[in-house]
Amino acid sequence: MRFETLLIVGGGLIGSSIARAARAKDQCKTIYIADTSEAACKSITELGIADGVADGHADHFAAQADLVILCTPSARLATTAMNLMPSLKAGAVLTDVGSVKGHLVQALAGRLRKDIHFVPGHPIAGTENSGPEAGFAELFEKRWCVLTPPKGTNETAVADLIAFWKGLGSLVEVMDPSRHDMVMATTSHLPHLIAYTLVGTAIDMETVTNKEVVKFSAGGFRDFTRIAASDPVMWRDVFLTNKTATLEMVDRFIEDLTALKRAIRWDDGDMLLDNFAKTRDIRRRILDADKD
Ligand SMILES: NC(=O)C1=CN([C@@H]2O[C@H](COP(=O)(O)OP(=O)(O)OC[C@H]3O[C@@H](n4cnc5c(N)ncnc54)[C@H](O)[C@@H]3O)[C@@H](O)[C@H]2O)C=CC1
Ligand SMILES: O=C(O)C(=O)Cc1ccc(O)cc1
Repeated sequence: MRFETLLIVGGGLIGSSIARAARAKDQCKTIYIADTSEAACKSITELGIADGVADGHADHFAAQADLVILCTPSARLATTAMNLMPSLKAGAVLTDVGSVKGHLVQALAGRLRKDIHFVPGHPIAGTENSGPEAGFAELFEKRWCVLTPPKGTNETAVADLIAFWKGLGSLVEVMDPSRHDMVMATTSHLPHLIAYTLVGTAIDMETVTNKEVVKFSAGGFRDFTRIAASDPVMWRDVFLTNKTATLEMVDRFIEDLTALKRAIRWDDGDMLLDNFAKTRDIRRRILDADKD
């Protein structure tokens, strides 16, 4: 066991899932959760997933924790880290689960205590649901978790955190924050933006009433509505903090969409076939990787 005492700040979907998984997989002895929402604290207490729950000040828990995981909405991560900084135990590992890394690393650069090991992280695992009740212990099973430690970070701290995530069932990769943000812009942020747009367009269609959109949503549209049901505040923050990479991906997407539009207009069936065959192949590769 690398960390005896764990403090999770923000006990929603991700925080509560970490608590459940850490308990189920015996990854630490004591689990504390701090959450500023009274309702979330009540729910966490009722679920019995922590040894101690704090609404508001978590300084007494922070002073005992060997590992602190920030699981708040991403816009609050930097402030939460700075507020906890004076209370943290010397030698503690501080990490987070935010969906965007470059923004946080920049916001905290040069502001952290030298005796705290900051190792930013991002489990690429989640759902469209939020809150403590939405969490589950198996969420990280066979899912990637990306760590983006700044150059010169204590190697033992990084190795301990890797072991912790592997202990929860994750696969772990270490990456540069800007590379992480570009990869996520492609595989997660752009797809969410497209889903929000697509569902929004369908709702706005004057000729199709809302009722019909719901009634005939058997196929592809239904899959998009799941993604478009994701937390609006969280996704607003993702796009505003990963602006550069997202805008680059949106530009590329518009170009590719325009190319497909052109192929449809000019009856270029070969071009369409070529594209669709390639994407089908990606799906097969993803499913094959899941089997490994
Ligand atoms: N939802 C998802 O699928 C994934 C989310 N993430 C990241 O995880 C983080 C949390 O997301 P979720 O768990 O989905 O959100 P959530 O809304 O389910 O939980 C966030 C919790 O943080 C609490 N909170 C807000 N401000 C706080 C503060 N200052 N101090 C303490 N608690 C505070 C809220 O009351 C709430 O209970 C975000 O940064 C997000 O980018 C990462 C991977 C997947
Ligand atoms: O529910 C989905 O489809 C997701 O993509 C979940 C998710 C949301 C945000 C992340 O940073 C990582 C994973």
